[in-house]
Amino acid sequence: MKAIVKPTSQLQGEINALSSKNYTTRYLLIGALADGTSTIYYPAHSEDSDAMRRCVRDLGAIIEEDDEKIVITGFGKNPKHVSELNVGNAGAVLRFLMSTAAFCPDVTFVNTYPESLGKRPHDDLIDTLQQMGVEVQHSNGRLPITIKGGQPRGGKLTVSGNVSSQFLSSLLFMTPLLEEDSEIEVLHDLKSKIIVGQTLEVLAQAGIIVHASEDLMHYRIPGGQSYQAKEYVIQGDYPGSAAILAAAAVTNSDVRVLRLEENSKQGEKACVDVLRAMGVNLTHEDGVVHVRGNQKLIAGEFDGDHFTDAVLAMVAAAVFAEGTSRFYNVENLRYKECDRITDYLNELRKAGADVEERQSEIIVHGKPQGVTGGVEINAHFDHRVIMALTVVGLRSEKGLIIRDAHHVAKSYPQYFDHLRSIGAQVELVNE
Ligand SMILES: O=C(O)C1=C[C@@H](OP(=O)(O)O)[C@@H](O)[C@H](O)C1
Ligand SMILES: C=C(OP(=O)(O)O)C(=O)O
Repeated sequence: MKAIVKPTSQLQGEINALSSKNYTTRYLLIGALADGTSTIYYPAHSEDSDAMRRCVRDLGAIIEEDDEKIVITGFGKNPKHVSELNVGNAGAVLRFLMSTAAFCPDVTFVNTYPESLGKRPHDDLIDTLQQMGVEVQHSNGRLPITIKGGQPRGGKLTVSGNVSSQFLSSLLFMTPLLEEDSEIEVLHDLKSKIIVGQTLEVLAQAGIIVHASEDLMHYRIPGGQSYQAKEYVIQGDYPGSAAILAAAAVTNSDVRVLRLEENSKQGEKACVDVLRAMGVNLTHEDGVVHVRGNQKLIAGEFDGDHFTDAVLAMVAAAVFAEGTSRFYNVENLRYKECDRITDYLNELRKAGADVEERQSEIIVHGKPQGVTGGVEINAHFDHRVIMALTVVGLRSEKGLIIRDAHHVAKSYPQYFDHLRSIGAQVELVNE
C-alpha cells in the first residue's frame, strides 16, 4: 500500500488513543504464564500484539475474545512442546518468548522478515540463556533461532543492557518460574531503562516478587513463584499517539487525544514535555492531551533514551522548528525495525529536511518555512518511519508518497484513518 500524503495546513478534532502495544504484549505473556484465567480489557489490535496472541496460543494458552476483551487461560511453566513459532516482525515478542521457550525441548523461531527483524541482534539474551544451561542455535545472533531447553537453571546471571532492555525484561518474566532463586546483574549500560518499569509494574500486578536495585541494574528473584490470574485494563498508547501529537504541532490545529494517562509509566509520555519545550501550545489534563498548534516551534536538546519509540515523531516536529535541535543518547535506534538513524535521516533528506547524524545522535537544523517534498519515501519496514514521514509530508509544499505504508499496522493499523478523521489529506492506494 502507498500513502499519498498531501499538504494539509489545518487539523481539527478528537481521537481516542489506540491501546498500548507494550502493555498488551506484557499482559498476554503474564496471562499465558499464569495457571488460571485472566481477562485483558481493551487490548491493542496490531500485527505485534497479534503475534504475541498467536504464539502464546501455539504454546498452549486458551484464548477467547470479543470486541472489548481477551480472556486467557495460561499454561504456567508448562508450555506445549511446539516445534516452531512465528513472531512476525515483533522484536519484543521474540525476545520475551525466547526465555519462555526455554521450558520447551526444541523450538525454532522462524525468520519471516529477513530485511527487518532478521537483521536485529539477540546475542545478549542468547548468552544469558546459555548461562542457564539452555542450548541455543542461531545465525550469528540472529533469526532463525532454535532453543533447546527443558530445565533452565537460575542462580547468578548476567545480561548486557546496552543494545536493548527487552533481554532483561524477558528474563524478569521467566526467572520467577524457575525452581531456584536467581540474581541478575545488568552489564554495561541499560538502554530504554524506563520501560523496565512497565515490566516490573505488570509483574507486581500478577503477584510476582522481584527485588530490584534503585538503579535497575541488579535484581534478586525468588524462584518457585507462580503468576496469579487477574483482570487487566490496557491504557492508551503514547508511542503511536506521539505521531498524532507531532502532526498537530506542525499544523494549525485544535486536536484532542483522549486516553493518555498523566501518571502512565510509558516513557514516551515525555513527548508531551518535548513538544511543550518546543513551544507548542498544549495542555494535558484528565487523560486528554489538547494541542492548539500554530505551526511555530522552537528547537531543543533532548535525551531520546527517555522516550525511545517517540523519538522519530519528535524529530519530525523538530524539522519545522526555529533553530537546531539535538536528540542524544539514541544509538539503540540503530537496532530497531531499520537503522532509525541512518535510514530515517536518508528519507528525511529526500523530503527536504536538513539533518545530520552522529553514532548516537540526531541533529536537526529546523526549517520553519517548511520542506519541499514531492518525492517517494521508502518505509524500511518501519511503522515509526512511516508515521513520522507522514507528519513531515503534511507540512511539505508538494506532499510525499510513502511506499509500503501498510507496515504501519505493526503497531497502529488505524493511523491513517485517525489522521484523516481530523482532516489530514492522505490517500491510500494499493500498489
Ligand atoms: O519492552 C518493550 O516492550 C519495548 C522496549 C523498547 O525496546 P528496546 O529496549 O530495544 O529499546 C521499545 O523500543 C520497544 O518498542 C518495546
Ligand atoms: C521497536 C519497536 O518494537 P519491537 O522492538 O518490539 O520490534 C517499536 O515498536 O518501535
